[in-house]
Amino acid sequence: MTQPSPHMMQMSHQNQQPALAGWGLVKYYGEVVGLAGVDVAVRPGEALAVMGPSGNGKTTLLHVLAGILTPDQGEVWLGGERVDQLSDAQRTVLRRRRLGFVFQDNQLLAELPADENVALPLMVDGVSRREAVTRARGMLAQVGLANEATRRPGELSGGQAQRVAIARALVGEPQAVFADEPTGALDAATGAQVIDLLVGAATHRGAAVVVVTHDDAVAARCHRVVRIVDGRVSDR
Ligand SMILES: Nc1ncnc2c1ncn2[C@@H]1O[C@H](COP(=O)(O)OP(=O)(O)OP(=O)(O)O)[C@@H](O)[C@H]1O
Repeated sequence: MTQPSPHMMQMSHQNQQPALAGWGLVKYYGEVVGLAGVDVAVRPGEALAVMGPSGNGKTTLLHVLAGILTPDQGEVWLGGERVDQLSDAQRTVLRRRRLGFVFQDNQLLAELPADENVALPLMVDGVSRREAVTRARGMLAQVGLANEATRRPGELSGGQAQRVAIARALVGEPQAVFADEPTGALDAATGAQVIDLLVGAATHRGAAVVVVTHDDAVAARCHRVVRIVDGRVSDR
């Protein structure tokens, strides 16, 4: 059987409750407005691109949805659970167990081979080293890096390193995956491959994906785009 396309996955999930939602999100940094009242919902298997001018709240929105920052007003829901009122310690565990992250500069540990980088979040969570590495290698094979599993980040191309980061983000079977400019350090062709891999692999598993990007080509590879201007959702 052929794999369903991300679009088909999105259609088949259309009637479900959001995998991830933020309602009435407001965030201040002192007197500076980060978010001025944002409603956003992402379905299981849906990839949402967040665009908009620099300094207008995209990263703030991603960090609030991902439990890195708490909103001053509003609610964040992951599946059927409200998560913005959890303690710092509970949100740390939630991020590790139920969310995945991909950053512009992959943030791999230079001294560890790819498979151990991917296995690390599982081991931190109590999975045995043996099982964690086995699962990590399986995940690396799924992102096309079966033969690079024992290489260190410095021995990988930028696109390969970002695929390791994607494997690390997905290995724990997260409900939502957050990516901040995941292709910002890559050339256009490599970036397109990386974003397709991220969106395809995550949504195939039913995860919600949120991608902050300045790049129209990246946004076009997601299912839906939301623009944030002055801390609000804009149709401009
Ligand atoms: N830690 C912080 N302390 C103070 N102000 C902040 C902080 N983080 C963000 N801001 C401010 O909040 C506003 C929104 O910033 P945010 O990083 O969310 O924008 P962005 O749209 O992601 O920008 P970019 O595209 O440049 O990354 C900006 O005015 C920014 O200066």
